[in-house]
Amino acid sequence: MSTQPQQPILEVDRLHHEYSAGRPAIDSVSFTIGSGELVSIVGPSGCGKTTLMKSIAGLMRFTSGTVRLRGQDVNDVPADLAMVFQDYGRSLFPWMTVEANVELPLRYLQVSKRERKDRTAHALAEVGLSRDSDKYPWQLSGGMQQRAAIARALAYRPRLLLMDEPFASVDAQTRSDLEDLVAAVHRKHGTTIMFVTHDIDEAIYLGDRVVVLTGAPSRTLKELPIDLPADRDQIETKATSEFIALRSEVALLIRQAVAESGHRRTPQS
Ligand SMILES: Nc1ncnc2c1ncn2[C@@H]1O[C@H](COP(=O)(O)OP(=O)(O)OP(=O)(O)O)[C@@H](O)[C@H]1O
Repeated sequence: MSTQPQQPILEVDRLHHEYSAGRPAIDSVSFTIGSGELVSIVGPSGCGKTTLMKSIAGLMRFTSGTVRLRGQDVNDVPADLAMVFQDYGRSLFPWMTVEANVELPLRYLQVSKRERKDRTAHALAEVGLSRDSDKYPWQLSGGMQQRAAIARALAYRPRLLLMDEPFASVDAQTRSDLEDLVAAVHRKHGTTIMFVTHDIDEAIYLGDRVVVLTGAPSRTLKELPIDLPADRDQIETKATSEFIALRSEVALLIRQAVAESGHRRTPQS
């Protein structure tokens, strides 16, 4: 696994945002994501992770600093970016089948109907939903809806996939399964992923690197390379001394960040 990005897809430089003048939500956040990397972003509650995500996705204009995707300043929603949100209940259209939901963004690309169908079928197979393609989102469990949202992102083949606490609303077993799905997709396709999470174990388990943010207004506190073998296992990897040491290091950094910012709420560890 890479420790330093060779060829940045995403460059965030001294990003600063104030929703109201003089009250920054983000102080100064800088990091890069190299091609094919999965970078986890972790920090205390309310530190500005969603603001950061929206700034990168071109969904809001930040106060100062730069965000570059493949060398281009982000001023609008980039075409080659996909997002998976926590709120799966609102990310799929309830009146469309799973297949139609997955295929929808492909209609905005210059690809033939046949390729749209092929990409959709492959993506659904990859997330284990081939047999549910004609169901509606409300006929699926939360975990299955999140699989459908991941399939939609996969079929689109984005240069950068942004995942904003995607598994925060599903049960523990489903969460583990979905984490392994993301890890498998990342390994197989080399998809570049920015993964925002409150969960320290999840950040380390999935990440090639972990970027730790301070409490609000956030700054980049530290970047940690995750030198664990690429093939990871929920039980065995988390029992290794390397994983346990990383978990302690990140937890201590978060505690330091919370203490510095005076925040009371802490992420799960
Ligand atoms: N639209 C808004 N208008 C004003 N203030 C906002 C707005 N959105 C967020 N904030 C403030 O900016 C700060 C950062 O919020 P943000 O949602 O980005 O943090 P977060 O790290 O994603 O939070 P959480 O961990 O609770 O999900 C918070 O103090 C929040 O109250």
